[in-house]
Amino acid sequence: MTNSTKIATLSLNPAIDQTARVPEFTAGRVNRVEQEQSDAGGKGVNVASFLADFGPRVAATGLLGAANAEPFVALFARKGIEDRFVRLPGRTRVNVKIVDPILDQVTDINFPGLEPHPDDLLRLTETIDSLCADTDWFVLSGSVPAGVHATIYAELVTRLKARGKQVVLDASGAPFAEAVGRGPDIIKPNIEELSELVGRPLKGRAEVLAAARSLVEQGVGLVAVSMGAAGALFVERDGAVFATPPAVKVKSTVGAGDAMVAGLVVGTLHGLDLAGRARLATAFSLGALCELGPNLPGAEVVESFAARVQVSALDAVA
Ligand SMILES: Nc1ncnc2c1ncn2[C@@H]1O[C@H](COP(=O)(O)OP(=O)(O)O)[C@@H](O)[C@H]1O
Ligand SMILES: O=P(O)(O)OC[C@H]1O[C@](O)(COP(=O)(O)O)[C@@H](O)[C@@H]1O
Repeated sequence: MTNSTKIATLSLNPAIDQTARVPEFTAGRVNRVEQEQSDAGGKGVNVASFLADFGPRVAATGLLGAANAEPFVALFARKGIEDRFVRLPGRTRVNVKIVDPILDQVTDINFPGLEPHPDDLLRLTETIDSLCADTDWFVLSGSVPAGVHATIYAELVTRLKARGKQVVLDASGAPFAEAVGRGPDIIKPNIEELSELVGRPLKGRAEVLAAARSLVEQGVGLVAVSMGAAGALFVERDGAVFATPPAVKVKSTVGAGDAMVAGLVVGTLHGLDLAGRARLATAFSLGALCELGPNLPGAEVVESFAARVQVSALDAVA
């Protein structure tokens, strides 16, 4: 990685994540919150925040409500992230994350978000074009708000690849399906998102591997399929590995996938082989699981997690 490498993350639909710790959370009854925390988040913001903890120059862009931008501005200032968000009138959505430490599960309530005006999207395109002057990588992450066409990621991947940029895509549904054939360098669906993309439930590693390989054949550089506590599968043209995480004490699973995306970018910048990238990406996820909010523990802790990740060549385990 050179010191001048710059990465921009794009969040069309950022969120303030309101985390509530509720032991034995139960739908349909009164639940009491034991502890709460509020963090600037959303997939692209999280990726920017994890990357900034690990060194490269980072810019964050996208669409942000002007009326409640303070937590984002504070995060960017604290982590040295260049703030290139286009401001919209109104408030960024607040997503609710209910963490149940007894049943060991997280319930996500994600709101639709602010609908941009076509002029806002024009300003965003101008910002992305101007970022192209000094940015090597673009990470496009998260849901697409109402009022934005489902082809937006497809158009952006094509535009950025035509300019020689590295492009990472972490999306779902129609916007993901539209863009996947445009040659992104890295994609990171979770198993549900991949099942939706291929239009059938995927059972077992062999089926996941076959689905991921078909995307590599369509021109995706690296497909990482995350499967929660079971681990993740990483496939590129020349190989496939499965990375199994050690059992850890989880504070919250929110942002684990975003950390994996950040780890894949850092691993690629460091020139790691596929097993090394799988190991580092999983270690980033483990780091995120042990913190609330989009933060990683120190490099030594991430490295100690990396040493405990089991990586196996996939032909041996499929
Ligand atoms: N409970 C857990 N214990 C250990 N590792 C986990 C756990 N949950 C997630 N991970 C790690 O984080 C990665 C990303 O998590 P996942 O939930 O699959 O992503 P997403 O948030 O995108 O759905 C997993 O592939 C795994 O390596
Ligand atoms: O854009 P979406 O798909 O609604 O997701 C937004 C949510 O995703 C998160 O970025 C977490 O993502 P992951 O748990 O998949 O890493 C939250 O911060 C945010 O509330």
